[in-house]
Amino acid sequence: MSIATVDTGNGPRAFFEFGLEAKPTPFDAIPLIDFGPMLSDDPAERAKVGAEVRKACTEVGFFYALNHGVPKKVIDNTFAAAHRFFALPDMIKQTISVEKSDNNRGYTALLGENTDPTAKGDMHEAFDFALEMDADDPDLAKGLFGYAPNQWPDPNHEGMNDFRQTLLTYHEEALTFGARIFQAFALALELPEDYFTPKITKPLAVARVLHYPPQEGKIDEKQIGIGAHSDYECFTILCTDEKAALQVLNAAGEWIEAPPVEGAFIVNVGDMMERWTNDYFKSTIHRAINRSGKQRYSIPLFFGTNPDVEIAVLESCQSASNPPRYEPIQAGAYVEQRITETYAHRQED
Ligand SMILES: O=C(O)CCC(=O)C(=O)O
Ligand SMILES: [Fe+2]
Repeated sequence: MSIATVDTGNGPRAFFEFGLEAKPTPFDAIPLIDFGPMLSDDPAERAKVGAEVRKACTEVGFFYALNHGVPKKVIDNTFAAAHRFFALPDMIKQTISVEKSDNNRGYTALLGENTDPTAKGDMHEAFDFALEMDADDPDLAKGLFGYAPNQWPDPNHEGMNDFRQTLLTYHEEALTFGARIFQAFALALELPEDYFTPKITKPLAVARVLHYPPQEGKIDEKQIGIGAHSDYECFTILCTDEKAALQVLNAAGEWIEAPPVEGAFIVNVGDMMERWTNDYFKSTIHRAINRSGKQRYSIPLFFGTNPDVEIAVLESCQSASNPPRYEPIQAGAYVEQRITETYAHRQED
């Protein structure tokens, strides 16, 4: 056993290096939160969700979310579209490579990304997209990181005619749930319930469909599905298929399994929210290894604020004895800095 560290945007974090094994932990290690009551007219019902979210975000940094409101049909369609996209020949996928995008939109090939900078590349391929913006959208001209055109596969390729619409429908539905998470965060942080609403009118919201080929036999620990990392934005809404692969680093420095739960999304706090809350909310390190023997697909959506929002430690998270630990920074600039650390092609320019 040795002690290793992973760098997050807010500093290094240590863990015990035991190889790729993780503890099969009882489910309650990652709490399950029912978001149904967020739709209640009764403020007390909503406050209960806020309290559960506070406990989960301050103690674990991860929770399962039930009754998120995204229809199963929308999710199924999105996975089906992802299967078709990744089945296209590499040459076709490469025509929309992320390397052609200043904002990381489009296709990333296997090993094209290295989420853990001490590793040798991630065993996944990905397609990234975010809010669809028309070419004449005035916000595009502002040049803010996060506002960019998407790159879509040619609809004439086999199975691609409804790809764009299917993914955008998922995005819209998941964003609606994301706004509800921000509302629960406001309750959890004793802020006015609509505190975040004006800050997320046109948010950073990259979604990606991921394909992890199975890894069998002796696995190189430095080349797994996605290397140990924390996410960059305020929170991530992760929808996975039924194959287990995700592992989460607990406060004791041990990896624990986070298997899929039927009907639930997995939500985790990102570095920007950790920073905003002066480390009150925890952005927890995680990684994924697909040892299911089958192809695995997942869909994370990284939800931030509008790119021009200033992330300065929230009033409710500081005091004379707990002064701000971080300088204010614009949300878009923060994410840009983190993404550049992850993609080799971005470092060359
Ligand atoms: O696919 C997964 O289970 C995790 C994905 C993830 O952590 C990420 O994309 O940041
Ligand atoms: Fe992640």
